[in-house]
Amino acid sequence: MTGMILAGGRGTRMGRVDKGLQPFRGGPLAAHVLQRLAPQVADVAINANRNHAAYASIAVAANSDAPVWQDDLQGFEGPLAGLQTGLRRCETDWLLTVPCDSPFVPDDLASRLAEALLRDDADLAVAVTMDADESGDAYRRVHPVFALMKKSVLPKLDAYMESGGRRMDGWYGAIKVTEVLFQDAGAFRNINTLTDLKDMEKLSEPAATGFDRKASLSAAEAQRIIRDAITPVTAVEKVALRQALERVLASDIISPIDVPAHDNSAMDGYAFSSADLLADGPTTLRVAATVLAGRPSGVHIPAGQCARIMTGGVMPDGLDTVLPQELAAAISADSVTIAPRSITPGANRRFKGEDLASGKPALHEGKIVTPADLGLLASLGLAEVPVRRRLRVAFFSTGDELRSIGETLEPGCIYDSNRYTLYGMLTRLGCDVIDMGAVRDDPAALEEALRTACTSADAVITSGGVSAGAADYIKSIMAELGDVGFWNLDMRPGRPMAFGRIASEGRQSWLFGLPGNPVAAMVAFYFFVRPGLMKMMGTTASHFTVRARSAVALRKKPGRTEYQRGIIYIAPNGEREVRITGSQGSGILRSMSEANCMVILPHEQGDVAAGELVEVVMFEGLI
Ligand SMILES: Nc1nc2c(c(=O)[nH]1)N[C@H]1C(S)=C(S)[C@@H](COP(=O)(O)OP(=O)(O)OC[C@H]3O[C@@H](n4cnc5c(N)ncnc54)[C@H](O)[C@@H]3O)O[C@H]1N2
Ligand code: MOO
Ligand SMILES: [Mg+2]
Repeated sequence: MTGMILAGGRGTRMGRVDKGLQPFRGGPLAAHVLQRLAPQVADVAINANRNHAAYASIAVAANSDAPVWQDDLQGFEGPLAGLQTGLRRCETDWLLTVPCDSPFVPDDLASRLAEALLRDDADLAVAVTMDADESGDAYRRVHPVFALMKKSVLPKLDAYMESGGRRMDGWYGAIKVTEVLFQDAGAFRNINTLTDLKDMEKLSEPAATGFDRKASLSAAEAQRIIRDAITPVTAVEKVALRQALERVLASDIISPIDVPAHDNSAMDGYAFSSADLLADGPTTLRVAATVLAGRPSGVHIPAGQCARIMTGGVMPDGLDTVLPQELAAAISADSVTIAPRSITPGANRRFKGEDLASGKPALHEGKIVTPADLGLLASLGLAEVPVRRRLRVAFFSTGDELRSIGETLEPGCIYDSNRYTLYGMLTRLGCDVIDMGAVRDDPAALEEALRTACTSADAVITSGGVSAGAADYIKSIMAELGDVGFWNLDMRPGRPMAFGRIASEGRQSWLFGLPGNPVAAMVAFYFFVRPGLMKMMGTTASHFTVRARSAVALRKKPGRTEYQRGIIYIAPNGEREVRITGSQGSGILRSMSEANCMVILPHEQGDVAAGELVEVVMFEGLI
């Protein structure tokens, strides 16, 4: 068979660059495809409509004599035009196509498609994978650019194209097609945009991602890798206003109206024109009308007169100032007297649209909806709000020593607490949780749990089994299911951690492997998992940090970030002070429960003297 790389596209979604020539991990994209394709076929060809010299040199660099074929049809008519050209020129009975933007072409693509073509006596064999749609449901995804076909289908293709058809699979009705299911959907990933390209660059190469095995990383580096790797879920749902509380806005909310809708009074009192105030004596104005809130104000107030007005009442035209009634020098049945300099011109007038102007964003995408936001949205009269869908997060604990509540505690065993802290932390974050229980230290059970979690959740969180001494099979199972790095972080507590992507049955999921020690698991959650999940939710993690004096001296080694449990309070001198909650052992959950904050001692920091200022993250807002 001949393998042909489809590189003749216009690269519209990449800003019209020549996709196949884009640099990716040290070489052009098409070179990666060539490298994977060449060993699988007898001949290779490249279908390109520009930069022929560059494509020819890719072939030369790969020691290949692949020719570069230009579409017979002029004008970038799409991949089908490339296919037509390939079928006309190839000298073998079979032609296999692969796109130039899928650098992870499976090694067994040709052999598996060929096997199916023969077995089913088909004209064309096409790759399919199981993918997840926006709502996470699995569907069968056909990849028509990864297809093996007989040269004899050319007349059928010509006929379809002559009738104006240009869809890659639009002519499948005219031939016998067989589908071949590939397990690894990731291998068919294609790169459509320059952002995709950057993401792929980071994600799939352990060295470039830092999902590096046994890598020693600073806390800041690990946070950056997680932040850069994760992208927000795209699915959006409209929910009733009250249901939007704590959810993430999926788009800017543009105000459909002015709030307030009219200039109005901020006080109960008298509205008048400041031009009527006398400079050097009291001003007496006749009350020409009364304006109550909630009524349109059509009244005209003649010069030298005023309106009795209530808070929220619409300002009559031409009036610019409101005197609160308690500031009047004198009030009679039909007039008010204003003492000189008792009011500033323009005072107590609220302007139309001063709260929210029609056509302007009232709230921005990515904001987590607060009670104030609910009120604000209500003031706009909005009954529904677009929010990102909730994340589904599955978690389980690992360890033979773990028992669940209700089970007897045999000697050497402990009750599983991590699933409860995780439940609490994830629920507070607004995730839908899937508690998968405690899993034994058994390879088959672990693999099963990871696969199940992966197919049902956006993210999987495990605890235990990631340390140096841990049974290595946990790591190898995680690594087998995807692209996972095992980190040794320069921090305390929470030194060992795993992060990466796993895939099963065409579904992908982010994996966070937390250390088993209960405090380490919580700290790793707050400072690594939470920012990652929040990015996935479509928002940005923040926490409330203050500076406080350390009540006591703290021992601290430079070269690692320490998160110490603390209690912050106001000292008798009125200043904020923080003390550490005794032993900082990472198994002592009690001290986490007593704490109301964490003292963060940064990477470079050495010992802290009593009275020195330290950075404190408040639990309020974080947990
Ligand atoms: N030789 C070394 N030993 C250890 C190192 C090291 O660098 N060299 N690191 C220590 C640190 S730090 C941590 S943290 C732990 C992390 O270990 P694992 O993630 O492999 O976790 P396990 O060994 O399974 O468990 C550690 C500890 O936590 C208890 N645990 C585990 N799961 C739960 C749970 N769901 N609820 C309550 N308690 C749990 C478990 O019984 C262990 O006592 O490794 C250190 N060792
Ligand atoms: O992760 Mo370990 O302390 O650093 O408990
Ligand atoms: Mg264990």
